[in-house]
Amino acid sequence: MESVETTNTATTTPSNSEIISENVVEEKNTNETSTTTFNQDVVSETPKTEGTNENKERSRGLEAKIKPEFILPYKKVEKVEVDKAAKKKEFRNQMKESMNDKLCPKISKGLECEFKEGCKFSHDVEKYLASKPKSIGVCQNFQTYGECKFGLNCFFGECHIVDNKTIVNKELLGKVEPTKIINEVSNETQIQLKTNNYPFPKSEIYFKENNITARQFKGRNNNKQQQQQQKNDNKRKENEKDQDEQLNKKIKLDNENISTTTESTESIKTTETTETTETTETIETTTNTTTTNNTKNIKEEAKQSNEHTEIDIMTPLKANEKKRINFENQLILAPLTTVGNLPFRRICKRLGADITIGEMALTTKLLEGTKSELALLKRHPSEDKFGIQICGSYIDSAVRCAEFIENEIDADFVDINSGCPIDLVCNMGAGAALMERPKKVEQLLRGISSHLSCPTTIKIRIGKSESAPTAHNLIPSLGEWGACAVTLHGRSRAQRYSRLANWEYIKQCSEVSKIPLIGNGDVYNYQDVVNIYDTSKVSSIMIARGALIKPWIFTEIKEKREWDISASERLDFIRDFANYGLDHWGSDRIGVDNTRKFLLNWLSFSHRYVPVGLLEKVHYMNERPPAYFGRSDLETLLASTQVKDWIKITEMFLGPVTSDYSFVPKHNSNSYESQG
Ligand SMILES: Cc1cc2nc3c(=O)[nH]c(=O)nc-3n(C[C@H](O)[C@H](O)[C@H](O)COP(=O)(O)O)c2cc1C
Repeated sequence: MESVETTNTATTTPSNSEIISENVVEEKNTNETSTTTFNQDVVSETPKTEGTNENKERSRGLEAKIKPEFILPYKKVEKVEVDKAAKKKEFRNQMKESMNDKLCPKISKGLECEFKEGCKFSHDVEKYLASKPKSIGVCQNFQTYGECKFGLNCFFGECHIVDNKTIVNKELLGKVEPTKIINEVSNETQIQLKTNNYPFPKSEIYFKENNITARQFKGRNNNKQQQQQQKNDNKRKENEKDQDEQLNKKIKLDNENISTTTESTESIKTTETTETTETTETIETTTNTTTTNNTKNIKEEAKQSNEHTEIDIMTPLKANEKKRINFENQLILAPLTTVGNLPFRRICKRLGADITIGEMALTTKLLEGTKSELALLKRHPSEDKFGIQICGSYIDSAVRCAEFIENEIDADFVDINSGCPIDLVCNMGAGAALMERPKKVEQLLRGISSHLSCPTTIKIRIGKSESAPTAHNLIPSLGEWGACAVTLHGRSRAQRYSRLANWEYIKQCSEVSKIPLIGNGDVYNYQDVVNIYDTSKVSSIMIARGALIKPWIFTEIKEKREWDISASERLDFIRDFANYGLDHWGSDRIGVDNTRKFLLNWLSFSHRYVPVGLLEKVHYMNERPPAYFGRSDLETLLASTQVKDWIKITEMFLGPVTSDYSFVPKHNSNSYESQG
């Protein structure tokens, strides 16, 4: 059971319905606004902090200082119990029903369906169109490209559904090239993974060379699949040959460039990782080589260590073969399960995020070819510096996964999750649990990085407990093991968001790190960032909740200003998200439902934004506002903590929900506690 916050008093957002019906929102100053209530139970919780001056200073202001004229009288918040299991069952039933209701994709495009009566979807066009809700608005795909691939199934199909048929605009057709999403894994490859027929020749060699006992997959071959596999193998070999040639050319070119650059760059490239600020500046981020000496040392160490018996010989990493990425002075959007989806990342990119990272993907699920997991690797073309995050603890899966990524995925770096605190992940020995097993971290880093031509990074926490952080012991070795940057989230595995991230400790760790250290935790203002760079060797900043609450945080930091953004500008971002969502998940029923669900999850964070113009002083992440109203109905609506108001916002762009529609946020952001 999970509790969701609601109030028993009806909100009086007088103009919401008008806003929805007219789809036009004007900002006006009014006092007749809806009531925004905040969870007072949580507000009264007293965060404990690390004892630094800075943290003490911050923790004093637990309540955001809002100008008195905007503050509302206290309202009691009631908690409504939500039965999660019942909700899941309901969802499954809805999915089943929607399958029967859905028009066959082939028929919806006016094509023949080879399954005929045996098709699991409906073929009755008239019946389907009669029961279909009224079109929500203009179809972006049809308007832009002259056709909509969802045909009659499009919920925005008014302009392209004529006489029960979907039409194309021949004048537009073929004129605009549709945006190509990167990292769409082909059906063939998915089948190969699912049937255990995806070949991992490099991993097998690695396992043999390093005495790793890998679990062997039993291929579920049939003849057709074997032939297909053979074809793919040949294709891959050809590609590899091409790539090798290209790589050789690139290395040659790189080497030529190296010889013309400064001495320090040269020495770094031939030795190991980034050592000094001076050199990191020159070379951006270098990758790691394990020198022969190192290999020897590790072999000796490995013999002595009980935990490390699996690795006897290390495959040398090839530094010159690695792509590079600059981790100096970068604003990085954190990996965010569920909410850090592709449409949200597009918004952040537009607003100034330098680097984006996909949602955490489990190595085992990727190798099983799970569609939803593979979808987490997708990258929008606007994501020019993009990393994917993987999570797992088994060396064989990790190495195979790295080989798969190297073959199929276009990423600028691969991040290993060693910070996820949730039990499901830690009980498998992955996520934050890895921090207690440095040898395992070494094994994973070496195994993964030696299979990738892009850099490997790792995201860690300060340790298991706040009182005895251990990250500083691990950090100096990470470069040697194959990491080219480390992100440190300044909280322990056990720590919740009510306590502040320990930036004093992050700063200390940045002093001992030989690779760029990316600081993470509670960053919410440009002032935070100025202070971090002024007082530490932290090389870049990663932002999670700050971006969810106000994605324009990246603009604020870059322009060193507070942006008193208007409610209508904020609504524009929400509209953009809805459009990006429809583009990504589709404009049919499933696409609209998904877009709505993910938008609601984002709104469950973004409502926490307190407009700058309402504040008496700078607002920090851990400060919760008292109940307040905005400078317009829309501003008040955007600050509402009530799910029904968030649903209203989605209805402006995605049409009305059914009367029984309900939503439970994936992450409980209301209580200022969330996954991480
Ligand atoms: C909703 C949510 C989802 C998250 N998902 C991930 C994840 O998939 N991988 C990860 O390494 N961290 C994840 N985190 C942790 C964040 O990346 C980040 O380390 C943490 O929130 C601290 O940063 P912040 O104070 O800026 O929020 C998540 C955090 C939140 C709030």
